[in-house]
Amino acid sequence: MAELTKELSQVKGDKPADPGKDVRVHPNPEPPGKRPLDVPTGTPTVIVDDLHIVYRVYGAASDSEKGNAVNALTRLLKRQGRPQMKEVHAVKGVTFVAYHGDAIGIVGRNGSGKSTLLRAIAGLLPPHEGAVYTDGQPSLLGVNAALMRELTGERNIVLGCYAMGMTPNEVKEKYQEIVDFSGIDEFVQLPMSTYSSGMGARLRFAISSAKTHDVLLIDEALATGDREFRKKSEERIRQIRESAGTVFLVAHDLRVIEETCNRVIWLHKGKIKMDGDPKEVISAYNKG
Ligand SMILES: Nc1ncnc2c1ncn2[C@@H]1O[C@H](COP(=O)(O)OP(=O)(O)OP(=O)(O)O)[C@@H](O)[C@H]1O
Repeated sequence: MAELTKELSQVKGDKPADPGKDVRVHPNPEPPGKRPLDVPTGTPTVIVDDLHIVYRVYGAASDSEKGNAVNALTRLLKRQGRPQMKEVHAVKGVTFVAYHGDAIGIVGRNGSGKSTLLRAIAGLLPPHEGAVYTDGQPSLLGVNAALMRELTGERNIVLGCYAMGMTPNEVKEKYQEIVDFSGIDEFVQLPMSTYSSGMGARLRFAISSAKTHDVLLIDEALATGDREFRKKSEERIRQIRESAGTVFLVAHDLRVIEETCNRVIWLHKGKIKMDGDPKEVISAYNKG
């Protein structure tokens, strides 16, 4: 594992991975050709090693410290500062390895740390402890292609593609495909502020998935589309996997996860409760 982690780029971390640590590895893939899509190719793309993410909320006061005149005066007399910082330990020692060709669904109740984990893999949140190593650039859907409400769909497509590193020729080639995939039709000429939330989400997905990603992180984007769009998105995710990318998908709709993913991680209160076959994990999650 130590050699493996050395080869991959470390996204962020206070301390390097402990080579002696027992890192959970997804079961060894079968030989290629047996189950081409359900089996990853065996090369790790993301290693999450004993990851802890802590949010610091400044000025967060407990009920007894809440801002009223009496409390403010008491603090003044006791020469105390503002109410103290509060820490939210959102991800607590998560460890796993993702491979080329993996589509990993992340399930868990509200507040279990799913979005936080995706943001940490994308390198947007620094680990408090532990580390994330990635092979290639992870792209978090909707952030890397941050769209601007006051600009038309057309301008957003062009800017979003440039933001993902496409050349002007690639943008020209992809433009119509993105419009068609998103299904926003003539709305492409209007500012995004006139779009429904579903239309906005579809356009974001169409832009972000127009490029081949090494690691694509999708947070709930498919939930807003209708049935037809969901089918198209699932097909697009299959293509990304076929081109040996890795997809992470957070969705509350467990059907989407079961139909799209070859592996599911169940997060509970910031920790991995289960990691494995989608049917088994979802069945346990539904019971638990
Ligand atoms: N910016 C933030 N500042 C402070 N605490 C946060 C912040 N974002 C999330 N949290 C807290 O971190 C924990 C995990 O939140 P997170 O959004 O990752 O959960 P989730 O599983 O994605 O939830 P949901 O299913 O509701 O989207 C929660 O306790 C949440 O309140």
